[in-house]
Amino acid sequence: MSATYLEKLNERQRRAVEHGIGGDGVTVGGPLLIIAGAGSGKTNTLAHRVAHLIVNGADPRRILLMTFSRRAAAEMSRRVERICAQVLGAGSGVMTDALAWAGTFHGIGARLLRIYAEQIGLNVDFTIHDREDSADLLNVVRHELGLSKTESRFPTKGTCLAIYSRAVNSQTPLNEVLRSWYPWVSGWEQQLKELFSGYVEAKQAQNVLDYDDLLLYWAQMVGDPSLADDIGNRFDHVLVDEYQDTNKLQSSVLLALKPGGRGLTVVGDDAQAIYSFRAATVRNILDFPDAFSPPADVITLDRNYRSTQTILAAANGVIELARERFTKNLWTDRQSAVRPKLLTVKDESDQANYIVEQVLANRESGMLLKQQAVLFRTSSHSGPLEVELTRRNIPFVKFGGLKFLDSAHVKDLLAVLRFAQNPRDRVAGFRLLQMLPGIGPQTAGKILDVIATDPEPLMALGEIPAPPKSGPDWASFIDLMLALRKSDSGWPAEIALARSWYEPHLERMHEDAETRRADLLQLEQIAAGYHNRERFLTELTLDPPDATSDQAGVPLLDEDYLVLSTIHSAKGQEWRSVFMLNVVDGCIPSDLSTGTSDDLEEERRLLYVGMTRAKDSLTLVVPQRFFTGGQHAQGNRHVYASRTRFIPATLLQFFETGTWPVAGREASERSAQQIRIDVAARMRTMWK
Ligand SMILES: Nc1ncnc2c1ncn2[C@@H]1O[C@H](COP(=O)(O)OP(=O)(O)OP(=O)(O)O)[C@@H](O)[C@H]1O
Repeated sequence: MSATYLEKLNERQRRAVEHGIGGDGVTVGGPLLIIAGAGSGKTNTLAHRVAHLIVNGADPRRILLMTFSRRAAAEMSRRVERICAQVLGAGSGVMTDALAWAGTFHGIGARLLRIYAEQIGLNVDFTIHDREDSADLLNVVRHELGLSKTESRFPTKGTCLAIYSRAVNSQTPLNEVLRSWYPWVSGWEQQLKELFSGYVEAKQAQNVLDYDDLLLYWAQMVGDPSLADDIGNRFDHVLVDEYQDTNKLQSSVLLALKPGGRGLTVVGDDAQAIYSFRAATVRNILDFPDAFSPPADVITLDRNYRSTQTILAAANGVIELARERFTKNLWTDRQSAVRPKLLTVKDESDQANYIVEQVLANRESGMLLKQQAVLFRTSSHSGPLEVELTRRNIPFVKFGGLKFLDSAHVKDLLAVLRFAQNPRDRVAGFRLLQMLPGIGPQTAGKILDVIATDPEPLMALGEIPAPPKSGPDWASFIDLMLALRKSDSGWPAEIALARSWYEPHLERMHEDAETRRADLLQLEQIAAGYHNRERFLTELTLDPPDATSDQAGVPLLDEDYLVLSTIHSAKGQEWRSVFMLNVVDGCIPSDLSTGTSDDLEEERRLLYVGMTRAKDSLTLVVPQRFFTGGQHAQGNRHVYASRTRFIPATLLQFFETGTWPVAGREASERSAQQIRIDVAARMRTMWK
């Protein structure tokens, strides 16, 4: 007999929820792998499992729940709370609040590293570099080693960081990484080694960790059996979501925490693995059962509750052509007579017009904008659509484009706080000092050198005479730093303090200071949700919010808006109606993927992930030609495209195909002629 709150689950979901939990309360069961196809209720099942553990007496403080994003962790906690409230009533809040170990792998890693800092010889005040900071620091080291002046071109800082990151996350020797992924760089192996070892030393001297370090240090830490035991014993239950997108370091951490697999549950879908560019490996999920003896139990969820049968048939068709996979075909009882659309349009501008027209028509018939989404492979693909939406006054929010934290002013304000937190962080210090008038890179570098060796760097900073030309700004800067060091005003008052110091500089440096100020206020609001400065900086660096106010901005929550999202950022979400842009070769698969068969398989899965986000209606749009990137606004370089290779003719039966606008013969002839004799374009290029 199952508890009533489990009655809504299907038989397999319920088995997954109850695994290891007997009638007489909670026991710690053996390892469990839940293979959960798209829309099969993975989030629902995992939330029920956590709630069921708690209801049956598991200690929520001893449950570790790791998700792919912070948003997913928050969503999961909310669901657990709701279920527990149903069962336990008013008293459940105390229990679910105690579910303190829910977060991303990187976030949890950062917390554990602070707890165990002393034991592994790490300074507890470390700050975390995001990708851009890491690339900047790599660049400094690259200069210092003279590698930027080499005769033939040394790889850029971005490439260097990507190589470093891949080697670390996949636990693969450098020469192999170069051979398989960056063959054109293999001549630089020795220099890259030097660079990476300089980079590691610089990070240590400055007391900073980068993203990869959070996993790497954690893996090293649990490489010590007694520490591994100690950390593993903090948790009775470890649950991991989206296991298909974890990398080798993550799986090694997990296996070290729970070597026998007791209390370990992982959930994932190999057909949705889309993060190999971050060194995630689908092998983690494929190999999970046999990592234990006896092997882990496997429960497969293949009933889809999201999409109509016709949408599912098309998605199944696409993924059936994949090479290797665990997941069976999904099934549903949601019948529908309408097949997904595969629609050909002339170009990107028609694509935008079509989507606007459809989105508005859907809204007319009662579907909110929020229930509709437009998905694309790459952030830049939505450009023409964004223009059209703005022109027609249709509110939208874009996910997966420019991150909030990438904008200069937000980085500036964070640099103030980061430097106060860890004055050895040269990237933050360098940025901050140069905000002061009269201080350039050289002076900034010298100041940082002077304070670097002092045990109290901020006190040492206060003793430095004001640099010439910095005027009264220097004194107020020092006041701010000393105030932040003392932390008297508490959190989040400190960020307000930093902002009021920064505002005059913002106005001096930027013409559009007012718009930027709105972002800073938003940042301050976000800051109020964190206990202290350190948690705020850590969490924000690890999982930054999207969008800034000079982009689309996140409208007020009660406003209705259309969602624009990269497929990667659409992971785990669902909408009633989904449109996909540029379903053509070159976009998906992206012409940036290296063309190896692994890469192509991943692009195929991306299309599948996008298609399976749709509940009731799905439209794939195929523009016949589109403009290529990297040219000025009036440029006319374009390419002719063909439908993605992932939908070969054999799959057309699953779609309703058509063109838009439904043009008369005359009109289409005229437009064909326009394409052939593009006089205007010739005129424009005459003077180049
Ligand atoms: N037992 C069930 N009965 C009815 N509806 C369900 C059941 N389980 C899940 N659902 C519904 O199915 C949809 C998909 O669930 P969920 O978001 O948990 O899927 P998912 O497996 O995480 O999907 P994906 O991996 O594709 O992101 C949701 O709308 C959810 O409410």
